[in-house]
Amino acid sequence: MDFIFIEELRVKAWVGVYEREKTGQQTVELNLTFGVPDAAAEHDDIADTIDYAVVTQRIREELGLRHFNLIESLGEFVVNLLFDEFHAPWVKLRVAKIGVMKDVRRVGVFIQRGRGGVEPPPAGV
Ligand SMILES: Nc1nc2c(c(=O)[nH]1)N=C([C@H](O)[C@@H](O)CO)CN2
Repeated sequence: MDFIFIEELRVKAWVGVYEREKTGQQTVELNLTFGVPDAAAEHDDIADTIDYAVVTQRIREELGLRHFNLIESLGEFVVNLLFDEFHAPWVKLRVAKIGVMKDVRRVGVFIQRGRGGVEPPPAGV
């Protein structure tokens, strides 16, 4: 398995438990790594892999459509999008709100999961 990474992707999202967070979008920052078949590199064909441009576009579209109370729920949604729509075998996601708490630059959630029992890669990925 090879891994595609997308770093510091900033997306407008509806997320938060407070009233002001239900009436206005805020920027979340995503760091995403997902598995892709080795065949992509062998055949040099975009059709054999997961197109990271399409992934970022779909995340933007979907996060603009719905509200999540918890950053955990938003994170689970993105991981399931990668599994269900792109058939990624394995996903690591870190998603953060920026500057929402005094003296904290970022706060968020980290999720690492394999689809249907796929084993995680060795440490360091
Ligand atoms: N575990 C969580 N705690 C909190 C969340 C959250 O999503 N998960 N969210 C909030 C508020 O929305 C906060 O981020 C607003 O500044 C508080 N705690």
